[in-house]
Amino acid sequence: ATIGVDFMIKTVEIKGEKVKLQIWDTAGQERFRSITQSYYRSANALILTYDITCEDSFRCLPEWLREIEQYANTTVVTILVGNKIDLAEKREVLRQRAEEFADSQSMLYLETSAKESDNVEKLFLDLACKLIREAKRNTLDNNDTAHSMPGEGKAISYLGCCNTN
Ligand SMILES: Nc1nc2c(ncn2[C@@H]2O[C@H](COP(=O)(O)OP(=O)(O)OP(=O)(O)O)[C@@H](O)[C@H]2O)c(=O)[nH]1
Repeated sequence: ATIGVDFMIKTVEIKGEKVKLQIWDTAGQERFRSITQSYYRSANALILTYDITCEDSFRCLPEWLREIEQYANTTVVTILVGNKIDLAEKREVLRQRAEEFADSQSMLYLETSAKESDNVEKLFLDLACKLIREAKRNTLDNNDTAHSMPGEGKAISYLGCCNTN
């Protein structure tokens, strides 16, 4: 189990542009909550991961979304990830149900297997692609609006260049 917060760097390349992602893996356990909450504010993106073989982990998502709403930046990009697809025979949460939930909360959705590295690269590519697009859009918007701060009050849209599924 993660103790507090773990850090790692991953670099991906999108259309010739290198994107360096600094990934903060925050502990899920309640006893670390006061530490992990302080990391939300400066995050550009959040990967919210549940276990497709565990209904309880899916039911906890609204609680995590409340945390995000309370502590994260309003412009944060959020991806919901259903992990452990290598254990398909033990699946408890149907993909469609998770997709509908993600959609209702304006989150991207992806299913992965960390064990078999299935869709993990795609997850980081989709995320980087989305972040580049948001950053470019904010730059353009800010050129138009002299007094706005970078990233301030910008709605997140999931339509556009990145095919996420
Ligand atoms: N079969 C399978 N097991 C996995 C997969 N990903 C993680 N696990 C296992 O699930 C368990 C929990 O994984 P963790 O990475 O510790 O989960 P976590 O939610 O990050 O836990 P915290 O760090 O405490 O927040 C471990 O036994 C992992 O080996 C996966 O894709 N497939």
